Amino acid sequence: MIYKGDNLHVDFIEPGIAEITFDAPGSVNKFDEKTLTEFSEALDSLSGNSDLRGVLVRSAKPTFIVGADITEFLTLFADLEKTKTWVHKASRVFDKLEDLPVPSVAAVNGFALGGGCEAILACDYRIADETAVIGLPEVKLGLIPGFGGTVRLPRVIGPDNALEAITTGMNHKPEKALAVGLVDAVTSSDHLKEGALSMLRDAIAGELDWQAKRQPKLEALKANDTEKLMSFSTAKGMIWAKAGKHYPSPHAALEVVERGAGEGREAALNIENELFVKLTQTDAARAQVGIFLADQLVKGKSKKVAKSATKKISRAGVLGAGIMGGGIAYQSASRGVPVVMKDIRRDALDLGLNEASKILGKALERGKISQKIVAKTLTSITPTLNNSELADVDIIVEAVVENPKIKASVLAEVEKVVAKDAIITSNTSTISIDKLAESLEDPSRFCGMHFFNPVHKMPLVEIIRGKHTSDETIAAVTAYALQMGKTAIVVNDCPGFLVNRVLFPYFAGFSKLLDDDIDFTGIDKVMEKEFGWPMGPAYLCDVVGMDTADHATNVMAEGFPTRMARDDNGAIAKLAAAERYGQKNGKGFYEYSVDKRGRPQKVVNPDVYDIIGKKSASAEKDEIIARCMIPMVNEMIRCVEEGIVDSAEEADIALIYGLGFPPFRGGAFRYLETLGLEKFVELADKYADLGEIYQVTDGLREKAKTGGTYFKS
Ligand SMILES: NC(=O)c1ccc[n+]([C@@H]2O[C@H](COP(=O)([O-])OP(=O)(O)OC[C@H]3O[C@@H](n4cnc5c(N)ncnc54)[C@H](O)[C@@H]3O)[C@@H](O)[C@H]2O)c1
Repeated sequence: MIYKGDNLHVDFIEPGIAEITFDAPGSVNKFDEKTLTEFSEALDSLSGNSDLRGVLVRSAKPTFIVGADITEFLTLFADLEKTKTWVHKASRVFDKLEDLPVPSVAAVNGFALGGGCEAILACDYRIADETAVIGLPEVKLGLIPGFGGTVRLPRVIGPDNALEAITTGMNHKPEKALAVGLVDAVTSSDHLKEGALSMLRDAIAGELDWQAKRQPKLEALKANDTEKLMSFSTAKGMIWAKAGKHYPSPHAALEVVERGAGEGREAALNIENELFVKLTQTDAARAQVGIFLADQLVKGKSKKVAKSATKKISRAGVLGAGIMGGGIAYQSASRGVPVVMKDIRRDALDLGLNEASKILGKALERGKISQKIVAKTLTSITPTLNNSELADVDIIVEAVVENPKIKASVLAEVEKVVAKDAIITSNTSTISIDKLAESLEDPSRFCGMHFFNPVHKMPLVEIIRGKHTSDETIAAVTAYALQMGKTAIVVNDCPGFLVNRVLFPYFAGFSKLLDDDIDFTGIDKVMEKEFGWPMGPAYLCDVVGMDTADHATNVMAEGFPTRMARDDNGAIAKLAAAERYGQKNGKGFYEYSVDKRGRPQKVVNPDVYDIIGKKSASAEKDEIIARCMIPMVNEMIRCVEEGIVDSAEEADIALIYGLGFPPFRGGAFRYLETLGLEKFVELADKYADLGEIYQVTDGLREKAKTGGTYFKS
């Protein structure tokens, strides 16, 4: 034994060959502060050893090293000086590995991400097994690699491949890693250690020129000026097209690689350190790290709930083969839970199946699935017009039209058909779960299971607990949502639940801007380009459907009569009355068609102004943002204060996964904290006369005064 720490150890495994083994307690290895310290001490213990001829780096776990410990980030980044010292010191530990006077080989299994990837880049050779997943995903956290990744990767795989990898955060599976030169060989898991040792012995014997392999990593990037110019200008174009102006990290990644290209390792590392630290102080990094941590919290919580389920869902029944029913049936079948899909119309069943075929066809075309999977998924969906075929399902997901009376009778009917212990859920978007539960004899087995459109793409499922819903029902439905590959968030019942409850005040804020004669195209432009929503409120109304939005407005008005009263003269009501339903019938705020090449077109036809009135006023972008967003944030605060959702973290994830809230803003609560609670209250007070949706709660006022936060972690 040469070195023994809690998270890694170093041993001579044969004469002259030392093995650094990462083996932290727990399920994975990561570069937390302690591991970095031990790594540094382990390398120090090797550097003066005169018996040393070669070093093997590997993991004793099913996965190599998953990266830095992100749970340490937000506290660390709050202290600028500490962050500077940390990143400078940590990055130099990797130099110690690279500077060993003997050859080094990394044996890579499972994830080698972030710091894990940077550790293998500091070795002279890399060999991977077929489970390896290698990459530098830091941009997804609003950061760049901080342990030399931006310096070593371009020198190992060339600037084009490196820039693509670093600015997108993509993962490399073994074949891709081998093709770009990120690893030198790929082998089976059984032979990984032996393969790495054999490579190391060859290097020690001089059959592999490890010094020549190492040298380029210590010097300026080997590429002529024209090559560099081409690489950097292509990357610049791609970054602007993909990331735009709201995400600083891909731009910083390019800057680091470009500025460091003419430098040796030390100077290039200093540039990386400088930009890494700069990014740690951005709102985007705080938001994106916050999302990562909140996502972990949500996933951990739902896994725990799902584990407690005693009822296993092996077969499901979906009622309604429309947009949602068809999507839910596809998703369930594609994740291995066969489905009986029931409708009252044969043509609806055909449409539902067609939708599933289309999604599968696209995946087949892209080479993501085989013909066998296509056939298996389609045969797992049994269309039917008869309730009797639902007799042996474990769960029902009701997705018929959003009409409380129809839903009540459909639910009562199906309860008579299914087994006594079968679970019954509704995909209603707004109708109270407690109200629907009144139609059932056993409301304890009933809850909401709210999917988002399109089901196969949107990651969120809101699970709505009614006052009679049992814990077992929640556990089994959570397990089913996870089986379907979704992120599940459990909320308590109220009109609109969580996501739609906060969406409608946002639409109301938008309507009030229209009432003030502000043009909807200008509002959409600001909310998309400046705030960062994937679609502005007018466009979103068209996608949701004006009839659906109008109908939901009634439900919300009934639930919250003073705050969300219906406005019959509002643009949404007028467009719905004029049967301009949005994308579903080609006309809403905008008009929809396809161009000559079959690409979707969205245009403004001045006809719309005959219905909603000519809008000729304009407003500053800050005012548009404030008037749309304050009602959403205020409603979200009410949801947390009333216990509709357990935490601000879950609320933020629900908005990001359910509505596409801009990730660089991190969710409604992160946005509130970034603005500052005091500043938000001040801003909301300015608009308080516009109505209750602008008026802040006493809880927020108090927190703003005392410097409190809504986040628990
Ligand atoms: N469309 C969305 O974006 C969206 C998103 C989330 C939730 N939802 C909710 O999902 C539900 C369905 O919405 P949709 O958009 O899929 O509607 P849809 O109109 O596309 O489909 C409804 C289907 O239900 C069928 N149906 C009607 N009565 C039935 C009965 N008695 N038994 C079986 N089938 C019956 C209809 O024939 C139709 O095929 C609604 O509650 C809606 O609020 C919709």
